[in-house]
Amino acid sequence: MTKIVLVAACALVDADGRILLAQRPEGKSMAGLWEFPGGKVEQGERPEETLIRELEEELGIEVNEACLAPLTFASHSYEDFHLLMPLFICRRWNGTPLGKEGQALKWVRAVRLRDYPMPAADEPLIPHLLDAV
Ligand SMILES: Nc1nc2c([nH]c(=O)n2[C@H]2C[C@H](O)[C@@H](COP(=O)(O)OP(=O)(O)OP(=O)(O)O)O2)c(=O)[nH]1
Repeated sequence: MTKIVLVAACALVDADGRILLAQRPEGKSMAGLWEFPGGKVEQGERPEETLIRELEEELGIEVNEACLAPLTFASHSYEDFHLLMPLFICRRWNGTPLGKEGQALKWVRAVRLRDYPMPAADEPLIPHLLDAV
């Protein structure tokens, strides 16, 4: 039976319309690929709560739930699980994003997103970002 993994992710967009990508660190699955910050939705959490928690843990920024807007979602079968990943967009936060877990960060224009190798689930999200920013 397919295991569905629910992950909440966020496109942080700065004042110049650039999007923040984070590089998955060595030792994790899909190491080296560039992803939207976020993580697995834990038991009892809403996706918005997951993001507020993950953005603080991973990047050290504070996000208000009212600033998280649903954009689209990914539904993608990997070999050992099916990923269901709502993607939110956020243009306002407090603090400056830093790779608190040692991950590299990059602000990328939407038209340049394809220059950064991403997990397979993310590719269909790119046209939505091109429309949004
Ligand atoms: N945050 C995030 N995760 C993504 C994206 N695209 C994508 O396929 N994923 C996958 C990678 C992971 O399998 C999962 C997120 O898990 P995670 O980052 O919270 O936890 P993890 O690295 O410990 O996961 P894992 O090693 O157990 O696979 O979603 C994305 O754009 N952002």
